[in-house]
Amino acid sequence: MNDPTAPPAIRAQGVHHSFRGKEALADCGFELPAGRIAALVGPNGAGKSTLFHLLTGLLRPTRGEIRVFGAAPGTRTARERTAFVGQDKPLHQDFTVAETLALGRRMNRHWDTAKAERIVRDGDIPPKARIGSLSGGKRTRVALALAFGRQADLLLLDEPLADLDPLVRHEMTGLLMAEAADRGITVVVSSHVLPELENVCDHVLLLQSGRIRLAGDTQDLREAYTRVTGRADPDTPDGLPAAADRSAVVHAATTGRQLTAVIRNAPGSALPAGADARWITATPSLEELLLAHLRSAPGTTPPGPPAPHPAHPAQTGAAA
Ligand SMILES: Nc1ncnc2c1ncn2[C@@H]1O[C@H](COP(=O)(O)OP(=O)(O)OP(=O)(O)O)[C@@H](O)[C@H]1O
Repeated sequence: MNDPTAPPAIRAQGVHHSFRGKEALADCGFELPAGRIAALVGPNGAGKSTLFHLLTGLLRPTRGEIRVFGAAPGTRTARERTAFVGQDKPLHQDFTVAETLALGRRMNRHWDTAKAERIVRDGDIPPKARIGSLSGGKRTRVALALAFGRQADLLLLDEPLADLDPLVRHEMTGLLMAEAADRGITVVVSSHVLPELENVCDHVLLLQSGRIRLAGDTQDLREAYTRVTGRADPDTPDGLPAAADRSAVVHAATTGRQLTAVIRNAPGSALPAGADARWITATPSLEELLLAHLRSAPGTTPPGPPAPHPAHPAQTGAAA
């Protein structure tokens, strides 16, 4: 049972980060409770890697505050509890795999040798092989072995599965879920492959143009919206009935006479306000919900997620 008085795994408040005057993160704020497996999603250039680098202390916010289990990233307390696998998997190319794991053991007080060696062995990677001679996928496996071996409480994975074949992806996501279930760790994993995240993650953070547009537990978020399909209303330009609440529509599209839309439900209801009785309605999948938000015009204010659940204070309003 998590201690309700313990700080969240991550708290970001009004975080800005600029590269040479150009803002990569702008007023980014959210809380991630401990124990969640969170998907960090967003278009290219949204600021995902920048956020990871702030969480590991590789970068500092230009403004605002970011905390990992209550500690400033980069401090010893935060570093000991955080493991990061970046997109470029920075491993020493001249080291052998065995030397790489030995370095991991020397540098980490809580190192789990058996776990790290098993992950490498299961990938048929010879301990004497040099990192520089490995394929991209095998290097990723070694990087993940190092991250899992560290026994960190917060695992930050920046597109870790991108260069893995489907079988290894499956194995690695299984490992991630087992680790999260066994040790109750918190994971933030970024990916552009939305369906891949649906079965793994129980929380989502959607970044767009450096801002958090959606944050919360996936089930709560999905149930706060409805996917509707049906005949487009010929008398309105958007195909929605004239009485529909446009401010609740995340995204709507018509193909011929067919309307498809994702709409926020009315407060306390499982359907949008003024739902047309002829609509076919369903709870959107995580992918449908995220795509609807990503497709809604940038710069507009999309409908926010539901009011925070008392047990899940991570849900923040749409900040766009
Ligand atoms: N070192 C840097 N110097 C200058 N600009 C940078 C630097 N790193 C990132 N940026 C800029 O900051 C913005 C956010 O980049 P970031 O890499 O965080 O996005 P991302 O969401 O991780 O993208 P992707 O999905 O393509 O990996 C982009 O506009 C990018 O060009």
